Amino acid sequence: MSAADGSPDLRVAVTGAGGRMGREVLSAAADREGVAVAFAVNRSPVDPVAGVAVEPADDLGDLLASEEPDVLVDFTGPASAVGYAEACADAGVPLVTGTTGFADAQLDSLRTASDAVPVLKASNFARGVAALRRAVREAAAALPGYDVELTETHHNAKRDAPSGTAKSILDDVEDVRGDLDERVHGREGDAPRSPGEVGVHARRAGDVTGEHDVLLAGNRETLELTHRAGDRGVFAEGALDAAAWLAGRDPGWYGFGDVLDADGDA
Ligand SMILES: NC(=O)C1=CN([C@@H]2O[C@H](COP(=O)(O)OP(=O)(O)OC[C@H]3O[C@@H](n4cnc5c(N)ncnc54)[C@H](OP(=O)(O)O)[C@@H]3O)[C@@H](O)[C@H]2O)C=CC1
Ligand SMILES: O=C(O)C1=N[C@H](C(=O)O)C[C@H](O)C1
Repeated sequence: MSAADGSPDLRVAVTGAGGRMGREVLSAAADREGVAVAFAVNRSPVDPVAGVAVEPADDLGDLLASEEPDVLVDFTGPASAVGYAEACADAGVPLVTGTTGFADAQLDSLRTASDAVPVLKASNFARGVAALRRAVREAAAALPGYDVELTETHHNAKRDAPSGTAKSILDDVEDVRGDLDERVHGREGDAPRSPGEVGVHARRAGDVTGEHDVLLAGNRETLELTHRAGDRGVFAEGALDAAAWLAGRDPGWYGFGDVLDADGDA
């Protein structure tokens, strides 16, 4: 719903506007009532996306200051996301980032930005993945001693492996199952399984949007939990939900779970 004077409820800025997710976010924003795009930037020059002119990413600081968007939505790469977070902190603009593949030091930098502005980071903005993570936690707790193996499949242009979502699920499993403390990335040669292992398998093929499968196996039974993203629109919609939730919040570190909890309360 837009304000009575016709002004949008939410003005978003978008980085990585020429990328797969940036394009999807701009398209979802164009389709969503009450949302307007304040500006969009990309590192390399690109033609307008969803009717929005795309500015050079080098101008981000100036654009944040002059356009004063309610929130910046970022799907780019780890180094750029850290730089954009610093720009947001300087300009007082909240940040939603779905970028994955951060090193620990880069995550520290994002957290530093969250001292100044609200920062919401999520490895996956699909609601089905949030449900998968809850189911995996429950299953891992209910099946002590069962072996756990995680397989993720993504398109052949994905850079980071394993996926950010896979790492989040592994964190969940290790949190619930204190006896699982060794991530084994694929196996080769003489590689007998030890009880503390979680096998992690990253497949890259074709144009697969994103699949995550968790296998829990005991001696006489298996349980398999799988999420498949149908298209990137599901991530873009979730990111815009997160942007609407984050705008106007206090500085701090937030996740997609905070947004979904808010939904549950509504
Ligand atoms: N949380 C979630 O739900 C989801 C997260 N992702 C994550 O989002 C990120 C982007 O994915 P995707 O859109 O497929 O990737 P693309 O490669 O299609 O797009 C990346 C975009 O980021 C820009 N970019 C990359 N590196 C830099 C850099 N160092 N400096 C400035 N700009 C940069 C690219 O600019 P240029 O055009 O100049 O190359 C491009 O516009 C990944 O980390 C991915 O894992 C993806 C889907 C869902
Ligand atoms: O790069 C992608 O495409 C995706 N990245 C995210 C991740 O690394 O988990 C989310 C989704 O699976 C798609």
